[in-house]
Amino acid sequence: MDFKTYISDHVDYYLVGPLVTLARETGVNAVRNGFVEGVSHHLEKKGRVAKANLKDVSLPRILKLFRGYKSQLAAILLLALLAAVIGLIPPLVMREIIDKAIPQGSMRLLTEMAMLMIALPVASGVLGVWQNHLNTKVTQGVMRDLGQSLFRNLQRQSMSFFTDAKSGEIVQRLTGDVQAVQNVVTSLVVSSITQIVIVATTIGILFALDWKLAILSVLILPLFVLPVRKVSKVRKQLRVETQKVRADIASQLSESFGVSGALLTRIFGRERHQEAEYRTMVQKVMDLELRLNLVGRWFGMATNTLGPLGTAIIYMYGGYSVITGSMTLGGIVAFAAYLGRLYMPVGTLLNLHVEVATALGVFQRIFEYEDMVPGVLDRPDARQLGLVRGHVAYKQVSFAYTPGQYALRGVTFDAQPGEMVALVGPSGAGKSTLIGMIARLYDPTEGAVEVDGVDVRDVQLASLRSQIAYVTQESFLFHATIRENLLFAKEDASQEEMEAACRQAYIHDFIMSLPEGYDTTVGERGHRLSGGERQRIAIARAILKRPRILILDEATSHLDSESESYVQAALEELMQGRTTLVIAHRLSTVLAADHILVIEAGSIAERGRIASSWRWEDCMRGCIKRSSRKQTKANGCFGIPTAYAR
Ligand SMILES: Nc1ncnc2c1ncn2[C@@H]1O[C@H](COP(=O)(O)OP(=O)(O)OP(=O)(O)O)[C@@H](O)[C@H]1O
Repeated sequence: MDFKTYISDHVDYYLVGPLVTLARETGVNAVRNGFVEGVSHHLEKKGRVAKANLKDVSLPRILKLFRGYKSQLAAILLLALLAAVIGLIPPLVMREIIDKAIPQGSMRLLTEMAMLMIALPVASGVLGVWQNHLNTKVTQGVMRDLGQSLFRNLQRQSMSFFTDAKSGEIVQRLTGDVQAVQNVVTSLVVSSITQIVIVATTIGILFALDWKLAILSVLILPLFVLPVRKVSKVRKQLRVETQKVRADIASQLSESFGVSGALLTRIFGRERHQEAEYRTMVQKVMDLELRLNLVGRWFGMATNTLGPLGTAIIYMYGGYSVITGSMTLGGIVAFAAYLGRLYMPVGTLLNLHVEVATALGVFQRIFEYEDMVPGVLDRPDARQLGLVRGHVAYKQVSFAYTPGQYALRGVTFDAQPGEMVALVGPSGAGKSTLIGMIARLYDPTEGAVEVDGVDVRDVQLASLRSQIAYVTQESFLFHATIRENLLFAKEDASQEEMEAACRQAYIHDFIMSLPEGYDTTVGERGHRLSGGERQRIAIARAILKRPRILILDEATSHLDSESESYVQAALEELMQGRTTLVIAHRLSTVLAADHILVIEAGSIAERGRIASSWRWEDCMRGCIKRSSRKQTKANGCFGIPTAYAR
């Protein structure tokens, strides 16, 4: 699997696009060793973004990326020094030939100098290869570290970040942006070290040859610097804009060509519209890149013309010195040859400065992700949660996505180990928010959620989540084989364990009927399977995890009755002996629950259980009707809002 595919698989599916269908089929695995079996579509609404603590993108911060590569950098410096010293010799050789070998008619000296002229490039070539290898090693290492650090920080973000992030944007930052700074990183190492060494050694030798001429040749250098600031600023702005449009393109592509997006586009006949949108964006990138390039070229041209100016001045003054006899002909030729070694690297260094400034915008985008503060974190003193019995308690839990706007208010309930709690209530009441808290998708704003009497914020996330499974309405599967999808829950599961889980989920026989069995690839988001098959594989995956606590969001989608009964049977197997919090959409689930919580506007409006003596028809007649609340309460039952009888 290549890097981009890996990132897409691990990041893209967290993201929630604006298309509802796409969003509903989006799944999540927040932490690799974690618990999440997919993401509930309820969480796919506008969320908070973990606040980025955006620091200034300064050169020192970029240079910090090279911290772990000191020995390689020292070796590069040494090689650059050697190469620079070797590079200083040819003009001296020329001077020897012009001033000594030719006038003295010494063939021996001439041959020696000619041999030296051949040997020197060979030596610097060998050093160059070595230096290049080290450069690549450092550059690739820095890019790897940067990518890893971004990936790690993304994995630590709470769900709010992913519900708010734009599809494709994360992928673009991890791949496109990181790629975009690669050249700068390379030139920072290669060019800056090499060019600085060349400039320093050349200035040294110029002063040694003739200090007056040397002063004259460096006087022109400030002229090079003048346009740099302006050019850097313009290029930085253009670069930021380009990367933004690129991110938009990445988003549009991942949405349009995801299975759900492609389906929606076809159903609504929006192909041409999508194409036009894409065309506009790629055209914009093209225009921006052209402008970026043009500004760079003009700057390059300006610096290139300054070199000949310096050389002309030196020939004028130097020529005069030769005429007056204060300098030899070989001396002036050597001096002029050194000028090339001075002006060219200065130009390159300034170009590099412009490149770095241009890339600062991209670094800014990268560092923004690196600096994001995770919403849900392990406390420094968080302890390992041992195997739990599964006692779940919500104590006066309130939660606000945005300050002051409570999605949950004072929720208190208890589920003993092995009990099933069914949540019912109108859309937007807060059911998903509530069930997500047990696995710390969100932490309460007030109150506490406890497992076996321990506040979930006091234990290590991984140890908590490893004991919880979450089966969502729309089950997410990776574009991988069934086996790989199953092993996502338990990396070291044996074939027997896997098959046992699939048998319990009533899916083993189906898998075996496929030509490639467990090695069948399930397609993008599992779309090559039917809805019911996908759900049963997701259930098998949850069974394989052997969770103590189960979070379940019953599917509302209508499977055919046979498929439905399989899924139902699989779920019953999964719930056996596990504490289960279920957002119930089926009356049979409500009937089977140990506790029923009716959630309305973020609070528990009613709670109770259906009396075992009641039959379904009684419920239809009695409990379901809001008007009969009093009567049903008198019977130890309560009214379920009419909406949930459907
Ligand atoms: N990420 C979020 N950012 C801000 N508000 C949110 C976010 N997710 C949900 N909400 C809001 O919080 C409230 C509770 O939402 P929640 O998804 O928990 O309800 P629900 O009962 O599960 O609804 P449904 O049955 O329709 O899925 C709603 O008003 C919703 O708009």
